[in-house]
Amino acid sequence: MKIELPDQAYKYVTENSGECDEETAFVLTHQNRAYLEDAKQHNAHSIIKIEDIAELFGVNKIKIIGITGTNGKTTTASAIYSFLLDLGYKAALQGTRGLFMNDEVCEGKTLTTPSVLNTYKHIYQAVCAGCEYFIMEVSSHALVQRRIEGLKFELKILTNITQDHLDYHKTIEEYIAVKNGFFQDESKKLINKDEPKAAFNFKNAYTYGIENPATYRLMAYSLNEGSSGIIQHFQEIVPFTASLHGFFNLYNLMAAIAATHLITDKTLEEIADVVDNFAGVSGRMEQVCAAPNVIVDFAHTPDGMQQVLNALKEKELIVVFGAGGDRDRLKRPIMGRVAASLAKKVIVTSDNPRHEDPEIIIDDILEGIQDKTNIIVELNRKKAIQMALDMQEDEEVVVILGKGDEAYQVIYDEKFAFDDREVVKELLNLS
Ligand SMILES: CC(=O)N[C@H]1[C@@H](OP(=O)(O)OP(=O)(O)OC[C@H]2O[C@@H](n3ccc(=O)[nH]c3=O)[C@H](O)[C@@H]2O)O[C@H](CO)[C@@H](O)[C@@H]1O[C@H](C)C(=O)N[C@@H](C)C(=O)N[C@H](CCC(=O)O)C(=O)O
Ligand SMILES: Nc1ncnc2c1ncn2[C@@H]1O[C@H](COP(=O)(O)OP(=O)(O)OP(=O)(O)O)[C@@H](O)[C@H]1O
Ligand SMILES: N[C@H](CCC[C@H](N)C(=O)O)C(=O)O
Ligand SMILES: [Mg+2]
Repeated sequence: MKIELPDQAYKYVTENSGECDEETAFVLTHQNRAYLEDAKQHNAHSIIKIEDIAELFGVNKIKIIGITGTNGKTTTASAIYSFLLDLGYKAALQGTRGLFMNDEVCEGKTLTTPSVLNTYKHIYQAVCAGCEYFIMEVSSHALVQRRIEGLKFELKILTNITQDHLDYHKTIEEYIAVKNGFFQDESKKLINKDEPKAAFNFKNAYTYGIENPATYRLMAYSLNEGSSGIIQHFQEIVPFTASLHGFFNLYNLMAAIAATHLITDKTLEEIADVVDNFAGVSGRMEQVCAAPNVIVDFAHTPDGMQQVLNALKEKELIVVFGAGGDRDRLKRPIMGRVAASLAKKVIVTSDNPRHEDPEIIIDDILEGIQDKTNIIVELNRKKAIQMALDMQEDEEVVVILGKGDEAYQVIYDEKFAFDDREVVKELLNLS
């Protein structure tokens, strides 16, 4: 992707050597350094380092907030974005669900953290749109591949560190080190004090938590009809309410409230006043239908599933889920065990098999389930959802996990239209 930069000796910049020519400079990054010679072969106008053009993208004119962690990044980032807009600021949000600016969708889904030049382009767009804040999710892949090189963060946030992406990071120790690597400098940081695997530079460090003493501590909470809590920050003690469900979302809300307090001059009371306006994130604990009760959620890791199913444990659950192909294989049996231990009935199905045999993926999941009495296997995801709805009895809840607001099913390299929520509405003849 070429980007036109005005008033420079070159006309365009690119991070792809194949696009270089006499008027296009090659932006040398950690990721493309192996293609330097190829850029010269393509008569690149010049070779420039990403940090040498950072100010041309206005990266120093906007406060960049980076959020990493296994789960909760999109929810926490979206909450901060919502609070800032409601408090009268202009803000941009980049992450799994795409690029958003001042309440408008600017780009659809790409990567949770795009390539470095794509992020710089988005930051430039945000600066041009008058945004004071650029909130971005930082994935573990992005940390390893340094897709954030040259960026200075106003605030770095850690949600949690559990298991995911071991297909890429190989060991949990490596994955933990990658996540903690983001917090070793002296940048202002906000850390989940209840995350035992967190290890960070104490300089400019702030914490949030429920079980442990923290800079921002949840003194009390209730999970009836949404969630409510009382947050303490030194002498300040402030109540808030929210429409999000689940104990885990209290962490996301605490992180978002604390972050907003750290990056603005607003009081906790002013921030608490806008918390209830945040309606949550599409595809995260989204109730598609109340009667029969059908919930769609994006949980696709053992901890995510544990948190969501625990949040619904007062009900009898019929859980429909699978696991992504070309992703962490080791999490699959653990996901199976979590579902079997917390659900009354489980239907294991396909979820973006990509280049893997969906039956192999399901076998990996079943390996974690000892008692298979209440387990059904149905490869076809639509049929699996149909079966769940057909067997659902009055007080039971159908919980469909893993895809959230994804509107596709990835088979090999093809994306076929498939949205759990639309399938439920079609099968229930809802509008
Ligand atoms: C496994 C993985 O992360 N792959 C990412 C990686 O691809 P790669 O290492 O093959 O990169 P590459 O194609 O060799 O290109 C590397 C660099 O060399 C340059 N290049 C390449 C070829 C060439 O001839 N000349 C040249 O200059 C490219 O422009 C690029 O800058 O670097 C690419 C450029 O940044 C990414 O687009 C690509 O993401 C792929 C598409 C992907 O699916 N990644 C997923 C796994 C991912 O990143 N997911 C995370 C987390 C998801 C989550 O849990 O939320 C995400 O951030 O979305
Ligand atoms: N704080 C949390 N702790 C554990 N699980 C969570 C938390 N927040 C959300 N979840 C679960 O994880 C799922 C994904 O949440 P979210 O999209 O906010 O995470 P994410 O970190 O952005 O994920 P991804 O890395 O896939 O983009 C949710 O649907 C929910 O099931
Ligand atoms: N953004 C995450 C979520 C994947 C969700 C699941 N539906 C799958 O495709 O594995 C990833 O790329 O690992
Ligand atoms: Mg995300």
